[in-house]
Amino acid sequence: MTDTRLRLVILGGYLGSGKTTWLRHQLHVGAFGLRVHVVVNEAAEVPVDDALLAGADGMTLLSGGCCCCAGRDEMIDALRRLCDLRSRKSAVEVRLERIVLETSGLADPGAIVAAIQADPVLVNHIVVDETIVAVDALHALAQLATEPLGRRQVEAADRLVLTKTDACDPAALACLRATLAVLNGHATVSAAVLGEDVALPPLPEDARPAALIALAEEDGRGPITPTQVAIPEGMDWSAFTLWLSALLHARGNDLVRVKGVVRTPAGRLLLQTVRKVVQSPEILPEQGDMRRDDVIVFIGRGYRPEDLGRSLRRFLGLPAAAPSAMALEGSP
Ligand SMILES: Nc1nc2c(ncn2[C@@H]2O[C@H](COP(=O)(O)OP(=O)(O)OP(=O)(O)O)[C@@H](O)[C@H]2O)c(=O)[nH]1
Repeated sequence: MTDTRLRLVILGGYLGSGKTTWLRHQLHVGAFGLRVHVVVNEAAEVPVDDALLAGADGMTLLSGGCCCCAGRDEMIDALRRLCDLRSRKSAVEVRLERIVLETSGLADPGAIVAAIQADPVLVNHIVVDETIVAVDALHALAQLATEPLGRRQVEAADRLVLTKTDACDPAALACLRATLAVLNGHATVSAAVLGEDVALPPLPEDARPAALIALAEEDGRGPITPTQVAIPEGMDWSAFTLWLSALLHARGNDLVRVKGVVRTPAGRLLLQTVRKVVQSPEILPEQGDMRRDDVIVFIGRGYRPEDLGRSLRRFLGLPAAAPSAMALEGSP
């Protein structure tokens, strides 16, 4: 008998690894079919990814908690609702065929699969088709060396999509591929540039994996958490850019990810960085939920959340008014 359960694809990968960019393109070219619903989970309460993911049949946003831990119940509820909607449709109606769940960059996809399989309702209605993990060719070797989560994400994958290969040195790419083969020899490996599939060259025979030492789950550095900073009204943009560059220069290794949609004289600007790499500006259309504009989310560790907003205001010569930065509740 054919399995009529709803298919679920889990798309994971470390903070800023290129999940949304990849998914955006794959939806555009119809890689997941037409009747696909996207569920986006972001660690921060001020999400950005939903503004980018047009092209799906529908979208559910789960923000403010990672769905492998703090946001697990919310994810289960959302998936149950989608199953319920689907089962109420008759066989002749257009029924949802697939869900793609883009996890937050702090999620362990393995824990999500386990949660779905342990749910007495979902297990009868959903089958996990594939776990795809985006691997940032520029930063993955450094992440795998120090972050247990990065390793768990790779280990959980059925398919590894190497992103940013356009910006990566060939020798480092070969070393990364050899390292991934050690961590997860079962996953298929492909590459994509800005979401579009590209061919990988044959792996050089002399490619050697990086030596990965065993990592303790708790190494005293504390958890990676999101902090939101409200942009002061009428802010001087050149001063802000200067402040951000200085911050990334000094703390780019602690500050894993920065993103937000900000209003500038040129329009709504998508601002994002991954470690010290700043994306060239992208102007977003004047549509969608714009209530979250002008709040930037900083995701990292090793600083006090309140210091970010304070430092920005001081740099801009503004009084240290009401607290403009706070640690987000429910963050993993
Ligand atoms: N050069 C280059 N940059 C890329 C590529 N894919 C993604 N990026 C950039 O990497 C940054 C992060 O990409 P996203 O797609 O937002 O990453 P993400 O994994 O969804 O991020 P989080 O949801 O915050 O974890 C953006 O600035 C992208 O433009 C690529 O193939 N090449």
